[in-house]
Amino acid sequence: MEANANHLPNGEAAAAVLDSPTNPMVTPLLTDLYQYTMAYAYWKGGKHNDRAVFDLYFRRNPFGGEYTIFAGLEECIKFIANFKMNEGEISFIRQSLSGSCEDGFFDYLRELDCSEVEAYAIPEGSVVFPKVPLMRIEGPVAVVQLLETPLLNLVNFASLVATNAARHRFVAGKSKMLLEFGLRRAQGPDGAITASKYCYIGGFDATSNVAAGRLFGIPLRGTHSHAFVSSFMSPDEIIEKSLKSADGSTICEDFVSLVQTWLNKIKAVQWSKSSNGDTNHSELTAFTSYALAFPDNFLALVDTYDVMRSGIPNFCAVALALNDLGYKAGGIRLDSGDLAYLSSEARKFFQSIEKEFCIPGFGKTNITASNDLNEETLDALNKQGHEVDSYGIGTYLVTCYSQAALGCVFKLVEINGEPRIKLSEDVSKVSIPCKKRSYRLYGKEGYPLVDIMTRENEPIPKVGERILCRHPFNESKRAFVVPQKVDDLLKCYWPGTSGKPRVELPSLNETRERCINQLEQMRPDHMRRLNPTPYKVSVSAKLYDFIHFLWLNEAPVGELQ
Ligand SMILES: Nc1ncnc2c1ncn2[C@@H]1O[C@H](COP(=O)(O)OP(=O)(O)OP(=O)(O)O)[C@@H](O)[C@H]1O
Ligand SMILES: O=P(O)(O)OC[C@H]1O[C@H](OP(=O)(O)OP(=O)(O)O)[C@H](O)[C@@H]1O
Ligand SMILES: O=C(O)c1cccnc1
Ligand SMILES: [Mg+2]
Repeated sequence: MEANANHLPNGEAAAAVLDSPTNPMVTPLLTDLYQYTMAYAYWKGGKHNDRAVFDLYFRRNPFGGEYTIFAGLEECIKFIANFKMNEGEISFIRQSLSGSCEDGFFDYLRELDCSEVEAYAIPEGSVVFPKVPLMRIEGPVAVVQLLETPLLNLVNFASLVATNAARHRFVAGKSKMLLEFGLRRAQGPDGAITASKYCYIGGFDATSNVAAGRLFGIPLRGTHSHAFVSSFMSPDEIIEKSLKSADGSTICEDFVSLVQTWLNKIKAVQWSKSSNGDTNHSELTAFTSYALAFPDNFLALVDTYDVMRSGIPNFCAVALALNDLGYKAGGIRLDSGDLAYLSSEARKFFQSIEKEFCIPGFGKTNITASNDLNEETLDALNKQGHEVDSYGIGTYLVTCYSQAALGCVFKLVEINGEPRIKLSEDVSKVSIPCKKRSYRLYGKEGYPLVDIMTRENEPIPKVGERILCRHPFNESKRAFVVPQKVDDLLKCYWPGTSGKPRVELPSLNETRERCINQLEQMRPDHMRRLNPTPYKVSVSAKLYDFIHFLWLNEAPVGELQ
């Protein structure tokens, strides 16, 4: 049982206490037409209330890795909780289906909700593996079938982008600040909002997306753009030049002159070897203006004209003037060029300023880097050595550039208590039948060793007791495990009328912490980027035998002629 799992008494419909999904487009119509045609055929044949069990799972980890982060559950449960068709939606379905469909079906849709549905899931933010059900949905076959497409839609991209974020975090390292900057490049508004939410779960620290900040309480961060710098032409543009000191005790009447004085001092001691000593004046004006607007969080994008000959000395002049008034500058952003080289040069410059003018801490001024960053560029920067403290990452992160989709599927595993299997020429596509339970078994060193699926009524694996774990399809692959800890993976998030207690949905920050903690618990060889070791996913001996019995039973025997 989860340490902080908060169980709610069931009985009263939980719909009342759960908000709708974030995106108002997530309605019962956000499904494929064939779900409604099947629902009609089930209804027409009197089969719509047959009790079905479906598993939602994926077959391969994304991005060439050996792990995935499960995300999207909260939205799925909110969707289930609020599933109800209105008259407009019913009449649209009536128009969209064949004219021969009987009226009774639309009366049935009018009454339809998920009160008879039960939803079990691995907690959101967990590290998960192929074939193990992320969700198990039970209920009347017609309604559960209608849920297939929206649930897959809500889980697939959420899990993919959360995994992408976790992978970027892994390469960047724990100590770096990771900012999600993808809104402008994301696949439409939902792609952007979804990416902001799940990148945060996957380990990013903040987003530039204001709407996501408001919707989810994700910390907002940002710097400024090149347009801000190039919009300034001359120092005369600054009319209001006065600035109050941080403690409010004094007023500097001409902050612009104070900046210029510092620039002259910097010029005198710092450089002249590779330039004539002149920095760009309009850039200096832009920085000064920004500092007058945000003296306690002065940030400067330093690559509009020339990073080392202009941006950095201009930034330092403004930062030192602010320092005179008791303010600490926020830092710089580099958005082009060789980020390893430029960050190292910038750091040296800051350190020399610290030494020269005795400004403690100035050498540690924050350096943010952006510009088409991805796992590979972060890795390259690490190998070269760099001085970047924060990364702003957009396009590659939120579009999941290196893999477009996760490929979760939703497969029937039991109907009216009868296990079902889906066969395929491709063994990796054969479904694992039966209503199942899944457990994560931990070894002596505290790492997860293997996930095991059992039939619903099998005894729960016990700590210290040897259990045989079998590869679901490969007879020769098996191992005994003596678990030191056992996690029962599927929790009840929507009990329907079963009377089971319901696990409350955690806050976004709790889900993020779960994700970060679980990633830290993994054995390092599963996590490495190059040739990671696959994590073992297995079935019990009983389930193994049953899969193969059912397989033989369902597969027709060919005849050679
Ligand atoms: N030290 C580095 N090692 C590896 N890749 C780097 C390094 N520094 C920057 N990069 C990456 O190299 C690419 C450079 O981008 P690009 O060739 O478009 O030039 P740019 O610096 O953006 O120039 P501009 O924006 O002025 O046209 C970016 O994807 C950036 O993340
Ligand atoms: O590079 P990404 O990872 O997508 O991160 C977001 C980018 O968005 C901004 O660029 P902008 O819209 O100004 O365009 P540009 O950098 O391509 O000129 C910013 O300066 C980053 O470079
Ligand atoms: O705040 C920033 O620096 C930012 C935000 C979005 C995209 N690029 C940069
Ligand atoms: Mg850019």
